Amino acid sequence: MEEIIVKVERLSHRYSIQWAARDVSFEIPKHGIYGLLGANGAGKSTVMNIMCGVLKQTEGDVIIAGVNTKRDTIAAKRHIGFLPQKPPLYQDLTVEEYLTHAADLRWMAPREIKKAVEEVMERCAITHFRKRLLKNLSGGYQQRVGIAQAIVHKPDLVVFDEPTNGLDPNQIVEIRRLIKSIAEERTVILSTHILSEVQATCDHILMMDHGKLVFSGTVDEFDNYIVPNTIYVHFANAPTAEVLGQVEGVTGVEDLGGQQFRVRFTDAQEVIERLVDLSTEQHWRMQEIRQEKNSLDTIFAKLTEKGN
Ligand SMILES: Nc1ncnc2c1ncn2[C@@H]1O[C@H](COP(=O)(O)OP(=O)(O)OP(=O)(O)O)[C@@H](O)[C@H]1O
Repeated sequence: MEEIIVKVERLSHRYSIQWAARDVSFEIPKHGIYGLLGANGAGKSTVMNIMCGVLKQTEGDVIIAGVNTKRDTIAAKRHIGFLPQKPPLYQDLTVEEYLTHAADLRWMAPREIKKAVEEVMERCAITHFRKRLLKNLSGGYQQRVGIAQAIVHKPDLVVFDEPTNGLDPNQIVEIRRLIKSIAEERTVILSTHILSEVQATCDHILMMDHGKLVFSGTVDEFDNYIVPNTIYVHFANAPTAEVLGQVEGVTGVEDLGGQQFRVRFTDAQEVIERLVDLSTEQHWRMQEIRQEKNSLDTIFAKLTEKGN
């Protein structure tokens, strides 16, 4: 059986009168990158802060590596590394001083700290900046230091809240690469409101909307959540939309102009085969045919409707 690293059970949280998370339950097995996706204000940070023991939930339980965070916060925290949305960087410390301090805060044995700091600087490609004050690092390198402090104590689970927020495109690519390499050894959860971030980085998606979990599954399942129901076809010698509409199994035709059409169907494979055969027989000179996939944006919009 797959080992479970995080179990969230009926988690709810209320800030004064407003519920920011409502009855959220999910399990995360060891290994892989999980994306917690949702619009701003969906409740992602609230769930992450509770998971990482920096916020106490109103109701429900979080179990990290078998330890209930309510019963033994410190034991649970030993398994977790956390990069909050605003990394807690002490600007007047050097990279090395800061990471040593972070390792100490994470209850590492003093004799292990030096080696762990060396390893993590190497891992995050910041060794050459070890003597530099944090305030003199670029945003991308500050984020690397933020990531380094989250993994210095070698936790089983690393939680990144919006890790690429505010970075330029090159820095984003580098940080994503670093996160993926970290996920080869430990479970990573990252939150984002950017669909393409999840697509580029994660294997699994948890999607929140208005404090509720509205989807949990693989990226492929997410992508195929709404069954694709259109075919795109392009001819060099196209028939009319009316003629295409007569083809058996076709339930609707949209003329896209330039001899291109979007075709609705009952059975995709049958209709594609019929259109290919007819194109040859009738000399329609098919240039391209493909089943259209829903864009992640469409799925996002649909799921959000469903969650309301
Ligand atoms: N400390 C707080 N006090 C009161 N309300 C809060 C507090 N923190 C968050 N909220 C509210 O709870 C809801 C969920 O916020 P949360 O920060 O968890 O969402 P999020 O999905 O992480 O969004 P973002 O990406 O903008 O951080 C929002 O409506 C937010 O305004």
